Amino acid sequence: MSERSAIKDKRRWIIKVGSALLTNDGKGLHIPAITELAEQIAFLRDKGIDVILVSSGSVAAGVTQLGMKARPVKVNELQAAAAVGQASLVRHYEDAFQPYRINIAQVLLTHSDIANRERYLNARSTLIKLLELEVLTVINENDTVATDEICFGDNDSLGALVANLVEADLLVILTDQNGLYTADPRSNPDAELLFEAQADDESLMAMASGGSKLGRGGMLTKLSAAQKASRSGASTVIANGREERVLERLYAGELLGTYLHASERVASRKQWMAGQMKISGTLHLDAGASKVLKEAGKSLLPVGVTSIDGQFKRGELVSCVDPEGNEVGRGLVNYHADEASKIIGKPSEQITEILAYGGPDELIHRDNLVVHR
Ligand SMILES: Nc1ncnc2c1ncn2[C@@H]1O[C@H](COP(=O)(O)OP(=O)(O)O)[C@@H](O)[C@H]1O
Ligand SMILES: N[C@@H](CCC(=O)OP(=O)(O)O)C(=O)O
Repeated sequence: MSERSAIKDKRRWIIKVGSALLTNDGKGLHIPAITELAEQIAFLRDKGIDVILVSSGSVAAGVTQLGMKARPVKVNELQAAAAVGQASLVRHYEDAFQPYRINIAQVLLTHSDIANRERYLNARSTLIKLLELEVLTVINENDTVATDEICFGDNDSLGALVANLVEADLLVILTDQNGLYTADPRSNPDAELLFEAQADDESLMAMASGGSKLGRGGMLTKLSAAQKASRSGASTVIANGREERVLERLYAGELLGTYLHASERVASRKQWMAGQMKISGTLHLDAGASKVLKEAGKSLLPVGVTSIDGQFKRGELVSCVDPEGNEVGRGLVNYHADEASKIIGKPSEQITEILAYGGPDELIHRDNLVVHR
């Protein structure tokens, strides 16, 4: 099927694995699931695919390690279990990836980290650098400081946020069901598996309900994650992580799981980003910088900026105007206004000396810049 064969061309995958898959019926982490995941991710990386893993399982691991009889109800007990379990979760990932000589990074994020523009840029630039360094990043919610996911059992939306953040092409949500059924297959044995749909098809929501005892988001959170991922152009596959070699077979175009297409009408991440935020300042460009931005799609270097207006912070959206005052584009600025005012007109090699720290060469990186054509 053509849509499935197109999966091969998706170069950046976010793979989200849920508690339901990573635990052995509540008896701690299911190590073979982690080992198999490592083998399949190593396969995808060999094919040149960038992979970031969003993994749940910390609470489930911690509950067993602490000898608790069941998943606690009190939020601070859940948080404590997550803190204990996260350490062993990552240790198991390290062990599982060691035979492939793949280094692991642990990144704990919250939704508000990504809503804050400065943290958004910091998180994005760290994750992109980790990809460049060929490290496998394992992300989980930072359950100590945020309780959204832990209470609701929803790391699915974290997967979608990461897909937006690094402009992934595909979000793969691995769970304990074969995909989205017309009704919850646990209580409806006649429910049928849906092979594909549009991510923004609201009628799907009526089919989905909450999930298991260990994770708890169920299909509802997976569908809303697919909608969020679709906003920055990523399609989503919901598939059964217990299916043998599921990732390799998805890569080969096999008809597995539910494929939720990103809507074509949806803006790319850049347009989405530019449309989302208010403008916090203006950078006045010289003629040369205006030209390379428009014609060569380059990043904006400080040397091409003659003056700035506004008290913007790092990560905020600023407007770039040419010497005639016409807007050339908009982008997320890498420096606070105070710092920017010191480095404009200067070659990037001087930034470290002027600011006494080594920031990016660009005032706005081209990945974070939307130019009007
Ligand atoms: N329409 C549906 N199709 C498939 N599964 C569904 C549906 N509605 C609810 N579910 C439930 O969602 C569960 C998976 O969600 P969850 O337990 O949160 O998993 P995870 O920990 O992988 O995020 C399934 O085990 C199933 O009981
Ligand atoms: N962050 C916590 C809770 C997240 C959670 O349960 O999500 P999920 O199982 O993916 O629906 C954990 O790792 O256990």
